[in-house]
Amino acid sequence: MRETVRLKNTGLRGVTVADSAISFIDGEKGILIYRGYRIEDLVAYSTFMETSYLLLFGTLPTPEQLDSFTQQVKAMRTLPGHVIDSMRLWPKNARPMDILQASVPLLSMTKDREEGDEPDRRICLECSIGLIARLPSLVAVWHRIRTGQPILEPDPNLDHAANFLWMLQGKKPDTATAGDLDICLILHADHTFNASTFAAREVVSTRASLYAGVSAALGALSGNLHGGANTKVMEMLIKLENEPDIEQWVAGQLRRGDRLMGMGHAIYKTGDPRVAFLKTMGKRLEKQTVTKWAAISERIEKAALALFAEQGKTTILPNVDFASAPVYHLMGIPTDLMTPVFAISRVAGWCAHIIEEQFADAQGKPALYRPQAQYVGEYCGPMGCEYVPMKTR
Ligand SMILES: CC(=O)SCCNC(=O)CCNC(=O)[C@H](O)C(C)(C)COP(=O)(O)OP(=O)(O)OC[C@H]1O[C@@H](n2cnc3c(N)ncnc32)[C@H](O)[C@@H]1OP(=O)(O)O
Ligand SMILES: O=C([O-])CC(=O)C(=O)O
Repeated sequence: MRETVRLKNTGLRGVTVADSAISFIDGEKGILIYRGYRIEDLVAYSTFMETSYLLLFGTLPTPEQLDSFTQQVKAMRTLPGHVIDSMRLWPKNARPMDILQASVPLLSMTKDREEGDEPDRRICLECSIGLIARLPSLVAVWHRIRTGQPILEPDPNLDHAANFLWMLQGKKPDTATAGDLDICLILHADHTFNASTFAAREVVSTRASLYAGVSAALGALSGNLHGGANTKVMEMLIKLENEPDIEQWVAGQLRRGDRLMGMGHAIYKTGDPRVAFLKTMGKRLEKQTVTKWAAISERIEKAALALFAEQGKTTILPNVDFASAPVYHLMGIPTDLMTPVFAISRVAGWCAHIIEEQFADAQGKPALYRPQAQYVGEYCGPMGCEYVPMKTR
């Protein structure tokens, strides 16, 4: 008789697994800090290039350091030929996050990869700069290939966000749109030990390469409970565009036990500080069109919060993915590229965490992550199953 055991998984909630000097979240007060700087100040005064430097190097750059960093990123935007050749062979309907995850290891097959068995901090930093430069190119080039459009060369006169939109859309964006995307990139750049960052750190703790870590992080980010939620939010908004009874739809979704995408957060319990920036941005962008996404989002949010409150779940509130999806849509970013755009930003945080993990102690050696599981023997008790030969089963 098979015994059925209910498997528990705490998702490591509340467990501190390492020290980190990269970011800080107060989930009760809704505070997010990168390297000591509040996200509000970074949005107001910084750029994604400067924020990436801050995350990687730990301090704000001098003008000369920022200029040199920006020039290095610009110089590395072009993709190696073998990556583009490979992409041309891949199925055009592949999921963009799979394409990204498959492409990152291909970037390590060039001279900028880490050499030797032991990681070298200088080389890891160079590789990180290369990944920050090339992730946007991977997304844009893949989109051009899959839609049968010519691949566009990066434009050294354009800043990071503007160049991405140019390579993706073949049209130079206006300053305001490029600036808004740059702010989105700042807002998504790091978030302590979220699932994808933890995946990256876990992988490199085995002394696997930075590319292996980023590739793993991309896999983790693609999931609907994590970065994949922004794509699902946009699909929901489009589905509800002509739905007269949005409140009824939301109620049905929750009654069936389905999760409402873009709602809830593992850490923020009183609100996600990034949401207000994105909502304001979305409303501003929408003024140029016929306003609808903000209104639909508000109805979904209002209906959901009322129903969550009835269940006593007052901590389930809109998260960054709820608010970013309409913003990206209004920028002309295809729905299935919304999670890749998240990755273009988060790669800065991943690389900072990977480097922190790789050089975790004075010897520069990471502690291998190796947690334990409670063995519960799902089918026949924890021990003592009798092996039955195949022909007698
Ligand atoms: C960039 C990011 O990764 S932000 C998160 C993006 N993900 C999403 O938007 C997906 C939807 N949200 C969720 O699935 C969750 O809120 C998570 C995974 C993000 C965080 O969840 P946690 O706070 O750790 O809570 P957990 O998953 O344990 O859920 C607690 C309870 O709230 C419910 N709940 C949480 N979020 C939602 C939601 N969005 N819709 C419906 N119910 C929800 C759960 O079903 C659970 O109910 P139960 O106790 O009756 O079983
Ligand atoms: O921190 C998390 O759990 C999810 C995440 O990456 C984010 O909100 O940016």
